[in-house]
Amino acid sequence: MPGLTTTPSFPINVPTHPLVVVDYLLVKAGDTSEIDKLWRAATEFGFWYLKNHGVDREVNGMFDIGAETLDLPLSEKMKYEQGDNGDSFGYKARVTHRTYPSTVNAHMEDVVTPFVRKSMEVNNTLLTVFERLLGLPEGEITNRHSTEKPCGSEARCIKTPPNQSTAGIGAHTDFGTLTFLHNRLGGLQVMPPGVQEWQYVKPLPGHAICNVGDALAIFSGGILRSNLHRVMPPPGAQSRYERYSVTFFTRPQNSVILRALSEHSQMIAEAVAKAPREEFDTGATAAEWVARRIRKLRLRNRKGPETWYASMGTEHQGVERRPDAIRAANAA
Ligand SMILES: O=C(O)CCC(=O)C(=O)O
Ligand SMILES: [Fe+2]
Repeated sequence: MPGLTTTPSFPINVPTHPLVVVDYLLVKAGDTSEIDKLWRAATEFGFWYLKNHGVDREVNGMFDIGAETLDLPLSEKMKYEQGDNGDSFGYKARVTHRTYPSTVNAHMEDVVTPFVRKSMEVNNTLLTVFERLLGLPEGEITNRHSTEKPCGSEARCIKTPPNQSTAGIGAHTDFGTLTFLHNRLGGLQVMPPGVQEWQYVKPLPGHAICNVGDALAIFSGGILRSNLHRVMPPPGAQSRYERYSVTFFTRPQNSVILRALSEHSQMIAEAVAKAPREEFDTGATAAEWVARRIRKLRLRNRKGPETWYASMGTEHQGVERRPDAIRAANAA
């Protein structure tokens, strides 16, 4: 099994960014100071640890399935290759259908489906809190993510090989709504506000790492922040091991228009009034917008010299003007 028992622990002499720890059970119970902590984390930085989320068994199972699946022969994995058309599902599926390797199907009922269900529940609980604090009518965000219509939400396992010297995933913001991430080895880095350097986020057992994605930043008129992050080789002796991460991305229904929900919240309308007009109106549905970005991510579609933000879709939120993006470019 990749991770905890056989690999060295995160080195003590490597600087890390101490994310705020939010207790999911307290948030769910309506504890005001915990909700306040979540709100501050989501509006100031966009990243936080989440403990007591109750998905540990399924997360462990997903690490096992991920390792088993990504160890399949390439010829087997290529049957599920995601293609260059902007689809995200599959082994990075020709079309957005859902077929899976036998290693995944074998645990669909006992691991994958419960992992997806529970992850959706956790993220929806957090989204309900954000709706209220953003002054939105109940359901205004969560309804845009209900499973009644096709959406872009996705469970994913990523593997990066040992002994690398370059980034596993370059600097980016997540394009979905909320990300529920599980790490065992270090490698994830964030650039906190006011700091001119990348800092590791240390994986803590039982703690998920959550972050706001661009769709939520857009719905909220920028009140909730999607922050840049990247994946580098794990620090110290951990670098000699394969690194796996397991993630659930909550993303909007495909037909949802991606723009600030100003007409439903005074607070959002005021935030949008202060920003250049185009920043929070993509003029696209979530599916169109995501496909645009994934197409840019695919190497085969990249032309000419790359800048660090090429994969982000430069149309997004005037990214080249974002202070965090400028800092990341300078520190790359
Ligand atoms: O592997 C990780 O820790 C983070 C992965 C990530 O940022 C992503 O898949 O968007
Ligand atoms: Fe990410």
